[in-house]
Amino acid sequence: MVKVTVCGAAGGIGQPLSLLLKLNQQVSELSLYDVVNANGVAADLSHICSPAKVTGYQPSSKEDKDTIHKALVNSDLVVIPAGVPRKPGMTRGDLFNINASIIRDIVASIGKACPKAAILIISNPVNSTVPIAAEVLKKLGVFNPKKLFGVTTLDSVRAETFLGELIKETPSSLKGQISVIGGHSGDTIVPLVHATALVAKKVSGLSKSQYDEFIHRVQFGGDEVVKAKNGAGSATLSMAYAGYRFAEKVIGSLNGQSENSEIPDSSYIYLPGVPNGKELSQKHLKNAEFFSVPVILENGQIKSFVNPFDKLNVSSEESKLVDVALDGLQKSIDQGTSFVTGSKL
Ligand SMILES: NC(=O)C1=CN([C@@H]2O[C@H](COP(=O)(O)OP(=O)(O)OC[C@H]3O[C@@H](n4cnc5c(N)ncnc54)[C@H](O)[C@@H]3O)[C@@H](O)[C@H]2O)C=CC1
Ligand SMILES: O=C([O-])CC(=O)C(=O)O
Repeated sequence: MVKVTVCGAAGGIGQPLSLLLKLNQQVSELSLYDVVNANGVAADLSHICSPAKVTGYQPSSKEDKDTIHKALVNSDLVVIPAGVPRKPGMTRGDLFNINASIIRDIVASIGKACPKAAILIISNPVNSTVPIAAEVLKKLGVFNPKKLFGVTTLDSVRAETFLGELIKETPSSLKGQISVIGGHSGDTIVPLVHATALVAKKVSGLSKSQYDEFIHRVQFGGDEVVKAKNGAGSATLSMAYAGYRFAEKVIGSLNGQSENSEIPDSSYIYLPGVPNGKELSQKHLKNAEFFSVPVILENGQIKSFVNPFDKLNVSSEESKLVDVALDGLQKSIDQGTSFVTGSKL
């Protein structure tokens, strides 16, 4: 019996993600919150013959905080794709001005209505919205770092797809064989492809320009979609798949299922709050507090993570990418954290 709430459920990501969640047999209650059209999406999905009871929640005004509270109460998992997407010419950082306060307010409601829920943040810029969420929960005195996840799965999905095309392997065979760490924006995204001997050997057969092009495509894959949609938004369907892929793991872990991949999907997490995270951060990450690493889940929270520097054969080239990523990440983390200081919750 798992209750899942989607905040931003009527959007480009929210709708297909809610559909996938509705199909999950382990979800007993699906609560759909959005400032527009939540009732319509809920009515539509509620006709699907799967167990989840679907309810829509739409606030009556900007001041209405009761509706989101009702949507959230008793949630085990809250997934947040609320906020604005990019248009051509924008960076994810350009979304900060609008999305920062949306995330702050939604997470404050979660902290009050269902402080024990696992929280998956999709809204960009993830590198800053997750620090915002952490800071809000700290301020409310309910922060559990093991239950706060920045969703970076789309980077892994892209890495599997693009590498599969290059080395002529089915992308699905690369799931759990490669890893993407760092953040979720441009050169903060660091694909690691030397973890298993089999894939490392195939990658060694690529030319330098093929390898560089692969790294660039994973780092800037989001731009390809923004450009192709030409003003109509960013990745929604691939993101719904990716968000669901991670949410399904959290739901499974709440029902006692354990991880079976050698290298599980990564998530952008608060390292000092998880076992051995502080040591990883001090030793390899210039004390960065937030970083995406492969996470192992248990009962809806982080049990442990795979230390890339111990287990994933990080090459010297990949180490350089980590250094570049850390510089960019720190600015985004600071921007997120300082946004909440002085904010009224
Ligand atoms: N983490 C990742 O890998 C990815 C993240 N994204 C991000 O996801 C976010 C959503 O993207 P789309 O679904 O394409 O946008 P969209 O504009 O289609 O949908 C966003 C939804 O959020 C709702 N919303 C706005 N303010 C809200 C609030 N205060 N409370 C509840 N709902 C609210 C809107 O009404 C809308 O239905 C964007 O910030 C985008 O950049 C997009 C792709 C990948
Ligand atoms: O590019 C964007 O703005 C949306 C996103 O995060 C992605 O597709 O990876």
